[in-house]
Amino acid sequence: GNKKKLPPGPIPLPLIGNLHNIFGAPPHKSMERLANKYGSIISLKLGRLPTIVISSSAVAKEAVRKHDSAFSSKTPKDAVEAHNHHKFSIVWLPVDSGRRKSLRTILNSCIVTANKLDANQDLRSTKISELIAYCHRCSQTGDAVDFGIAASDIAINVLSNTIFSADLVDLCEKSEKKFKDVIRSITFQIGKFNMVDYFPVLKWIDPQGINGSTCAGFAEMFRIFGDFIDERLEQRKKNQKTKDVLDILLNMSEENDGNIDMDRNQIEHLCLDLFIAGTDSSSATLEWAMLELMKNPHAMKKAKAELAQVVGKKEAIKEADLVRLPYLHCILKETLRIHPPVPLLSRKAEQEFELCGYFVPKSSQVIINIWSIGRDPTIWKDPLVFKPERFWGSNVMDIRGQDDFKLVPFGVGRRMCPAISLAMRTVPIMLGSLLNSFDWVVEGDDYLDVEEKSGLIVGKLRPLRLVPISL
Ligand code: HEM
Repeated sequence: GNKKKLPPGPIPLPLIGNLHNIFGAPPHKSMERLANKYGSIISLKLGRLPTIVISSSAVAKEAVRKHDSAFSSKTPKDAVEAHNHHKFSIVWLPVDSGRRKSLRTILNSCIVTANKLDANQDLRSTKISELIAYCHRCSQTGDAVDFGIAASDIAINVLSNTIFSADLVDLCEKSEKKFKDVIRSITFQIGKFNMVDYFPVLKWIDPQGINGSTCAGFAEMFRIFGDFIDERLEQRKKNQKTKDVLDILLNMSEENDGNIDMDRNQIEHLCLDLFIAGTDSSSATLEWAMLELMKNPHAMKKAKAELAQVVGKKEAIKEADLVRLPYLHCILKETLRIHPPVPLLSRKAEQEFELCGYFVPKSSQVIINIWSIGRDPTIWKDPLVFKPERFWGSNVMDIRGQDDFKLVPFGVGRRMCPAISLAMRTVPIMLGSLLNSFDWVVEGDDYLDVEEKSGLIVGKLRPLRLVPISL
């Protein structure tokens, strides 16, 4: 056959290529529509950027099994080149970079191991109790809990306690903006459609202007992290030890026996990545799960019954309880199947390769549409129905894609989310705690819609507002 045959796809227009084919709807939906027409591997031209879109678990499996290293790098976005972030970032460094490999090893072996997470779980459980206390106050006044705000605030504080043993969400020392607003604007800048990523010539015309807005946000975050580092170094001189991630990283920088310089700069860039990757993804999942439970009262009832039986009504849930809450776990899987907060995995082919008989050119963007894999009717019966039971009993399906890449909300291959174990503790604990202490009702004549917000992380467009009723 013809080795250089590109996958099928709509005909590109001059200059804009196929950008017009993906505008008008969220990109994961547009791409699913195109896949329905052209197949589970298609080619597009987005501005100047040749793009291959994979939309089935079978093609994704072949790509990862045979060519993972060939397409596990990323095309840096202009926004993340601010402060040279792409040169220190686990998310953006190329897959063969030694620095990236060390950062992955550090996360896997020192930060998200069961031991470390057990050791610092108290830092998180205090935050959960505060969330519950807040909901009790709302229950007394009859006010709704706004999940758009509450979920993201708690996600930030849970993570900032895991990393710094401190609440960062409302921090605004020496600045007008709160920490949460800074993260929000950075995430927005990185996630939004940016012409320069598709027409690199623009960068040449205006080299300064484009990533200016992320620059300011990054600087603000680095200043905050830097202050924590200074303060911690002082405490360490007095021999005060903590159990958080910052201490682990500072130990590394003192021992200096790794093959990476865990210096101040590297710590700051790593923390930035953890906050960008770890807050909205967790809060969006919590909000989607709550929404689906409100729409599916039988699942809500079953989840509450399981909690009442295993931990006892109104009792606080400990992370160790999670293994005994299989239905809660099924709810998380089902939520991540229908509403993956990261619907598109976007990679870059470092070399050309052949996939399912088609040619994938060097430097093209390779996208795996995990949103459409989760809704693929050839894999899932009634794909649009929320049915946690599909994962019950012998049907347990691995959330890391081990089952033929059918369920891949945390990504695939070498760039798979390194914090699955942390996310799969914090999100179910938050959700379970909210269910175990309250009944929830929709506020007023509000309704439960599934409209999505577009951006780096796909959460609910209109915040879910629910009134808690203390049990
Ligand atoms: C429910 C919550 C979460 C979901 C659904 C999720 C999903 C993902 C996905 C799909 C990727 C792969 C992106 C790609 O291949 O292009 C990823 C990467 C990543 N995630 Fe998560 N994530 C979650 C929570 C977290 C948390 C809590 C953290 C950190 C504290 C985190 C840190 C990261 C990092 C650092 C990467 C980049 C890995 C690399 O490029 O090697 N994530 N995540």
